[in-house]
Amino acid sequence: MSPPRERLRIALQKSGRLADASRDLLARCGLKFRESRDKLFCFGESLAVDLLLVRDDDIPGLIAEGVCDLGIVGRNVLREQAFAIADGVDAAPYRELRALGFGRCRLALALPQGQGYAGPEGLAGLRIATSYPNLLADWLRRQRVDARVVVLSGSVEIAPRLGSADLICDLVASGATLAANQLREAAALLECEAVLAGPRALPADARGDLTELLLRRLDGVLQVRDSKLVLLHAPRAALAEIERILPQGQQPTVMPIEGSEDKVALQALCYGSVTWQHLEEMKRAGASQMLVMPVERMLI
Ligand SMILES: Nc1ncnc2c1ncn2[C@@H]1O[C@H](COP(=O)(O)OP(=O)(O)OP(=O)(O)O)[C@@H](O)[C@H]1O
Ligand SMILES: O=P(O)(O)OC[C@H]1O[C@H](OP(=O)(O)OP(=O)(O)O)[C@H](O)[C@@H]1O
Ligand SMILES: [Mg+2]
Repeated sequence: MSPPRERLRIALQKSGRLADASRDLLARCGLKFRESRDKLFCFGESLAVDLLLVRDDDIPGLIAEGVCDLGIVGRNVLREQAFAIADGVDAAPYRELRALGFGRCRLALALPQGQGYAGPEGLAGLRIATSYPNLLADWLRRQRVDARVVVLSGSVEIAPRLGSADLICDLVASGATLAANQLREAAALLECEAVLAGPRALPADARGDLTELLLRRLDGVLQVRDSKLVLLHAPRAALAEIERILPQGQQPTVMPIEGSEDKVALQALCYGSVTWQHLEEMKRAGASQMLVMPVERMLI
């Protein structure tokens, strides 16, 4: 175990698919860092929260060892490593604290195009190439299927063509890599995205308080990330129709406009996008001075 610390330490991917979005998310939570010259350790200037920039594969272990308190990593990596560190995800010394909504992909079985898939039972005796041997073995165990797991650290999609495996189990997002290798998806084993991982129990010291503060800010950012704030003026009589047109969201706030008997101002937080079509429909219903604004954070 690492020596006691007062400052919270978060492990992030140094470079790769999650790196920029992870930094961006922490910036939105108000965290500012002084970049060190080697850029592997970043000192937190706004709060007592520092960053460690590492390979994503190392993040679960760093949390398990207590070297870092939190980490942002793909669910696939977090769960795969849980089998190396402990006896699977339920026994791991860490847990998923929040799903972060970026780095979405899935761990899936794929087989050569033209080959049929008759369900898990049909996999018995076949060779499956993967970089996720623990997750695959766990899935096969739960399906009660005896297949051979061939471990590859990358370029898994090439294995069937080389004859070293019959099918593969790898990450799929758009499906372009599968298509380029004449493979087709057969079954999804795990839906993945970046997650904030942390210890099962928060430390009973300043780091625990900082984690709670960060989680509250994170919730405030995640909750409204895809939301829009709509402001408009409308005749009171048109309000019901306008509220029907507005995309789903929170109950709008209606305010009087000084000097106007009939017209009111409406403020509405809408989840998801507010399109031109929405605006045009509301205009036809009587709305004017419509503004659609991005929402940065929310504290209720
Ligand atoms: N095609 C994809 N689209 C979206 N997300 C993906 C895709 N492929 C992987 N991911 C997610 O992003 C995570 C990081 O992917 P990346 O390719 O950067 O990892 P890596 O090459 O292992 O990086 P590192 O150098 O840190 O070890 C994956 O573990 C997965 O959760
Ligand atoms: O379904 P797609 O959108 O094609 O994405 C899937 C591919 O993305 C990842 O590889 P990456 O591009 O990161 O290459 P790497 O595994 O060699 O690092 C993953 O390992 C797949 O090969
Ligand atoms: Mg990696």
